[in-house]
Amino acid sequence: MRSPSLYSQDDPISAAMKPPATESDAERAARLEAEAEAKRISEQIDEDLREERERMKKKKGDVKLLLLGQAESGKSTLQKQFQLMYKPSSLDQERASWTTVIYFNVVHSLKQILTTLEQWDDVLDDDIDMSPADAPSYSTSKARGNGFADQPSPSTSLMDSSNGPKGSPGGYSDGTGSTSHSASSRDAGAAQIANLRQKLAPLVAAESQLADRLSGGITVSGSGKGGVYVRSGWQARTIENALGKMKSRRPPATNEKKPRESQEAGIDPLVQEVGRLLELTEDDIHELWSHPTVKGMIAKRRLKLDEWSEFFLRHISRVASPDYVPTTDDILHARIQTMGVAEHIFDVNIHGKLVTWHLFDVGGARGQRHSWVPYFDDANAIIFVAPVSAFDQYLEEDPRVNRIDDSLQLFTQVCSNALLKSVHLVLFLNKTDLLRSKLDRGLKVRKYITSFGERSNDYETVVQYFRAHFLQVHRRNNENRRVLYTHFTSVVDTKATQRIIGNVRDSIFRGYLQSAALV
Ligand SMILES: Nc1nc2c(ncn2[C@@H]2O[C@H](COP(=O)(O)OP(=O)(O)OP(=O)(O)O)[C@@H](O)[C@H]2O)c(=O)[nH]1
Ligand SMILES: [Mg+2]
Repeated sequence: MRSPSLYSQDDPISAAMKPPATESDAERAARLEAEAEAKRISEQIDEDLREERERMKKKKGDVKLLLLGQAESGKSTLQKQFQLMYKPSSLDQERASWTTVIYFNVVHSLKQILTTLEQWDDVLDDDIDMSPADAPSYSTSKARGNGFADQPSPSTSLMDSSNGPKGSPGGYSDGTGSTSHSASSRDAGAAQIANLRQKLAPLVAAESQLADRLSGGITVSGSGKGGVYVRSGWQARTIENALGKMKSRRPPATNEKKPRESQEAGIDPLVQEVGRLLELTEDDIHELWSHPTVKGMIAKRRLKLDEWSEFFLRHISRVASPDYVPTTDDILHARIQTMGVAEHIFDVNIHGKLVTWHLFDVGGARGQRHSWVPYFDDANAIIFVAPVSAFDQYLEEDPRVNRIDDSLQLFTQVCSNALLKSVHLVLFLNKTDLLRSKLDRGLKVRKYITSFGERSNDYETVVQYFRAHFLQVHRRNNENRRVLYTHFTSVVDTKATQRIIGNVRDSIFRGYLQSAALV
């Protein structure tokens, strides 16, 4: 008797998939073997998924660690450092999907530069006496997004959120120097920029498609500077999406230019195309990035590029090379906004004992913060990340609020939250590298935070001043007399951050042992 087949006689789909009537015995045996193998693989996948779901459930003895802080503070970057330390192979698996993010970061920055230049008619004219009515205003998010954000009046006291913009917008110079151009050199400069704009147009046009690819088409209102929000698991989805597009792609004609070698590796055709455009326009990007008008716009703070924009534009020859694969350092600098809460699981070896850590990386923008609270329940520890370099920056979500003020307000809410009162609390005063370079460039803290007063504008004084404010918030909201562990960090620095993570792990573990002893 023939062994039963998977194909039912009645079901129309099964009927359509029925083997041909002419099937030989050998063919049938091969088919049944393939079916059995497919079934075995499918069951194995189900089993893996069940195990993963089981692992995701926090068990007694697991550590639940939350990364909290405002948008752009460095939470996801810190999460990548945990991943590098405790699950490095998973970062390797995701490496390809970071190419999409980095290309998006580059293309988005180019668009930001070109749009800002356009708003100033492609010239850096120092002689124009701008009246406020003519000047672009920081007060709309559009203007900020286009790089016009000049600083609102300084925050008179930290944590006073009523310190909105009062100063006259535009025309601000922080004394970094400006050059007066003759009319002819000005026109020549504008003509060069117009030419570059034309050459870069196809690349810039790919921005929205790249954004769609990453977000899966979901737009989040208030995305501000035009960044992209992604949900947990976006890496795998980006790759799946890419593979889907690959399958539906026609085979290249024989006389077609051979695409980048990555094609064979199953890379998204869109990413391939952007890669090709980057390769073709590398010199133009160089020229734009080093153009005196662009440099002048940056010096005058008419153009405010984010740190990641500058990082990738500085490394453009590498990023635009045909065989580009993101390095770990590139992945640490890449920027993508977290939507909701993403859980990551690591097995952490603590002095010979393997403990499962559940790390929750949250979206820090104001519109995302409501999703944090369900995760407060049974949390063991929090790392609160506050970017101290942000003293001259204002919230994307509300340009009246200085970002240090926002961090302090958020920290107050965390310290005073009843659900978190026994949680082990760690504070990362982050982006110290950027703070150092801003101070070295001559940015004055008191211009943005008047309560800083006449203190010396050196790095040590500034970081201690900010630290004192966070400590004060903690002291005032510390019913349980818990300890606050503070670290000055630059979480893009792998060596230093991994040392600090080791330190944090040990201090969490001590608390964990103490609480376990009490149970
Ligand atoms: N130079 C420097 N860049 C940093 C540092 N920390 C983070 N960054 C960069 O800042 C950007 C924002 O960091 P993220 O980790 O994405 O910020 P986030 O807190 O997760 O932001 P949301 O997901 O929007 O809440 C990224 O481009 C990082 O590379 C730092 O210490 N120094
Ligand atoms: Mg994030």
